[in-house]
Amino acid sequence: MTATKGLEGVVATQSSISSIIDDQLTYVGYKIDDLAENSSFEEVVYLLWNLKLPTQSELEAFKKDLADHMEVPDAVIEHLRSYDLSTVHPMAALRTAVSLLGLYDEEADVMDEEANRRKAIRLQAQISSVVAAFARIRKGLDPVKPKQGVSYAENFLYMLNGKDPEAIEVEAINKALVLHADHELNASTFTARVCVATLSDVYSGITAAIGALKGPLHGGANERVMKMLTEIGEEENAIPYIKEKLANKEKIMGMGHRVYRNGDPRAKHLEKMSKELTKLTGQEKWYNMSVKIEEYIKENKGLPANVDFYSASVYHSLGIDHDLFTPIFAMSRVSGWLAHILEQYSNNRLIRPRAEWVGPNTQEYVAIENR
Ligand SMILES: CC(=O)SCCNC(=O)CCNC(=O)[C@H](O)C(C)(C)COP(=O)(O)OP(=O)(O)OC[C@H]1O[C@@H](n2cnc3c(N)ncnc32)[C@H](O)[C@@H]1OP(=O)(O)O
Ligand SMILES: O=C([O-])CC(=O)C(=O)O
Repeated sequence: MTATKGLEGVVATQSSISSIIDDQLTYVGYKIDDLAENSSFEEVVYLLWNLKLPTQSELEAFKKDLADHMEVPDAVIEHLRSYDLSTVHPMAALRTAVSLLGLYDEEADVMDEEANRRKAIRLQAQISSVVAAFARIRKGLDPVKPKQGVSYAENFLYMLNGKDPEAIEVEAINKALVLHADHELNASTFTARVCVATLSDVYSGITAAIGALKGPLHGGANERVMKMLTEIGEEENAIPYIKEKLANKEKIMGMGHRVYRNGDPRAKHLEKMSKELTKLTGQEKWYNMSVKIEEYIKENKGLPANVDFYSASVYHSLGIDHDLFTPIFAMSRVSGWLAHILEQYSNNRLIRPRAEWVGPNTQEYVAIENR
């Protein structure tokens, strides 16, 4: 038995949800470019969970179902208030709050498909309310209740800022949510599948997945991209900063990808949005700096920008706190996790690979007094 480090190239499951073939990403066979240009996030969630695009009436019913389930139990909000708000990272708060939501869901351990789909709706609906509520509570503000009759993206911004967002802001968040929704067998999705393949419940699977997404090699990279841009400060410092990082063998956040070799097809949509939004808000330097870094890394390391790279300057120009970038990723990716969880349950087998033994050969036990 020989191990493949990081399971690179290992095909661990069959799936009909999303695919990456020759650097092209599709959701259920639909090109990400078409979905990014034309779809609402709700349409994409419906697609991932039903493996077909909704009709107008199906979409309306689905949107209403989501909107009807956005309110979070008071006990969960009270719990958020009890954290040490000066130090708790919103991803840790979200991971804990999702686990807690399971305690208040009477169907948490009911394992039939219909119950799991109802839980999927509740989780998808409530996760944006939790992110927005935590963001407000830590600023000393009260959470804002969701609105009826608006999109998921608009509702999130409304709950976050307590006022109606501009159309361009809603468009940006909607597109970001569409682009982040699913991505084949990435680390957090794999985590969710491994968890529920033991026939554990949906809340456990999503809690585990949030933990995996939090890391800087995965979803946590978007926050670090903005940290890097902030440290760089001005355009002319970008290349010297990057050269120094590379000389110290440090990784450049938002660059590189395990699967894409010639580029992440999601990055160009975020790049375009970053250009537009930073111009609109008079913050072009973040975009210009990002372009310089991307070009330098491509030329010198042959590495492409990934989805996390330009999402940083997009969210920053919307005035969003940097540590909320990864929770926003989670708000979108929960749709993919839930799709994969439903798929795993529908054709389950315990996921249990093997390890290549590289420890010492069999050893003679020595009594403790003789060691
Ligand atoms: C939504 C997402 O999860 S997208 C990914 C988000 N993560 C990041 O942006 C973090 C930065 N990027 C990385 O760490 C990596 O590119 C990963 C983890 C995304 C994928 O990497 P892997 O396929 O595992 O490649 P690995 O980390 O083994 O690196 C291979 C080589 O490329 C280099 N490399 C890879 N990414 C980077 C980077 N961002 N900056 C500098 N060098 C890099 C490594 O140093 C290594 O070089 P070496 O062979 O000389 O030691
Ligand atoms: O697929 C991966 O390894 C990481 C990624 O881009 C994602 O999860 O969106």
